Amino acid sequence: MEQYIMKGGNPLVGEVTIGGAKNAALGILAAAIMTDEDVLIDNLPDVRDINVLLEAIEEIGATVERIDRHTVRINGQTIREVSVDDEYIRRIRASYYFIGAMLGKYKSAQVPLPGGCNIGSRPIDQHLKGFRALGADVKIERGAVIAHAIDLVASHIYLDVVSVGATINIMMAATLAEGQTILENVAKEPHVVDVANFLNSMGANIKGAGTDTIRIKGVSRLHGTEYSIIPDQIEAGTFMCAAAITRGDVMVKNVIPKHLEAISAKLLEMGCEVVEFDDAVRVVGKTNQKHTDIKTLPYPGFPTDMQPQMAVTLALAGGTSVVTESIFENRFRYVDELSRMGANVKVEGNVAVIDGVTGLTGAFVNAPDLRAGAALVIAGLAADGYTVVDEIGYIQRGYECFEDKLQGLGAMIEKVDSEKEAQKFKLKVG
Ligand SMILES: CC(=O)N[C@H]1[C@@H](OP(=O)(O)OP(=O)(O)OC[C@H]2O[C@@H](n3ccc(=O)[nH]c3=O)[C@H](O)[C@@H]2O)O[C@H](CO)[C@@H](O)[C@@H]1O
Ligand SMILES: C=C(OP(=O)(O)O)C(=O)O
Repeated sequence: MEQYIMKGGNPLVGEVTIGGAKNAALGILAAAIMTDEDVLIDNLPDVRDINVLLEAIEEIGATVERIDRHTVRINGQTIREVSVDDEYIRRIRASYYFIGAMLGKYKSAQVPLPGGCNIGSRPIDQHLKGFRALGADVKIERGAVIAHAIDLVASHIYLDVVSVGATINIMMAATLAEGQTILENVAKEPHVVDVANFLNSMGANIKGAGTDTIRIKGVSRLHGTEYSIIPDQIEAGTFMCAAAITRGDVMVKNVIPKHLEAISAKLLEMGCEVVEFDDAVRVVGKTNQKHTDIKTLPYPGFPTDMQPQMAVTLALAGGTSVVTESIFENRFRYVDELSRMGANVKVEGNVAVIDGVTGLTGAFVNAPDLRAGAALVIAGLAADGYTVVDEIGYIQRGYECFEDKLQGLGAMIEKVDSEKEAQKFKLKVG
């Protein structure tokens, strides 16, 4: 079983280049099957969830040609099945995008109920409500969503909760519906806008992505395109927090600073130096960082996917910080692990109260999910002594070459898969 072992205490210094956004790429890959023409997608992150989705696309009969590590050409003309299912696809969240994509193109889809990180109950009722409003017959049988329509017809849909997945999914199906769909109370995340831009580059007619209301005029077909995915807001934010918690100085390159404003604002409140450039953000940590409060909210609010990384950063800031998780009910599972490292955090319901400590100590901890795992790694890099983070498969779902990028900033971290390799690491770093 692979683990990360690290020796903390080194401030991270240098430059790191951020890859393409996982959560945009997942929607874009699924949408790529909606045309029979070639689609070339660039700036794809080479992470597990993306590779699972690509394999599923191949499984249903589409051609998937890897041009290089970050570029793929997809052609959906040869698709022979409107049903996806295997043990891997069941574990990821973005499998749900096949419903919108297949329903739009083939008016039929059979997809297992999605997995994803265990961070709460994660229903998909809003997705299903949207598909039904577009005229589809949708049922859940034997753990799968089965959707059929004779024709998809435009509708006026109001989402009861702001949902990234439902917004993207309904938008995809409505792209090939007859008439103008109006989607209200939608998510405004950068990845929602990126998927809309991608669909528009294929000939869709989507307006308003990035605002509360999206208008989609249905078109009869989509054509091929070439598209480059936006940088990953959450990978960038994770490195920004890594710079802050280790009191380092990191230039986080290939980012869209606007997407990072909520994170930058919190680091500034803590007393860090944050300098924005056209496509980079420099974060300089300070010894006397101070507490601040965080409440996760849909974009442009503070992203829930950054909550654990910011919370561990606050664990080493002076004073008491209050972190309120308002999107998912089970996103504090890293707190017990962090406590093993000497953090002082109390969780009550959806609120964590963090009393900053002056130092953390290395420990053996388990990554409970993707972002919590990344958060424990950056905590380990700031802790005194050795930390082992187990269950790093979660982290590999969303971070490409995490250990290499951290090593590039001077971190003493290695991926190991045996006690012997861990010992070797300890001998090497002393
Ligand atoms: C693959 C992907 O892009 N995952 C992201 C996506 O997940 P995901 O698409 O699952 O998250 P949503 O935005 O849909 O969820 C937001 C909230 O709405 C609720 N809800 C959602 C749908 C629904 O039909 N009914 C319902 O009640 C959820 O339980 C949650 O409380 O957005 C989340 C919120 O930014 C991120 O944390 C995830 O990283
Ligand atoms: C929660 C996440 O992913 P997923 O929705 O795929 O579980 C995430 O990217 O932080």
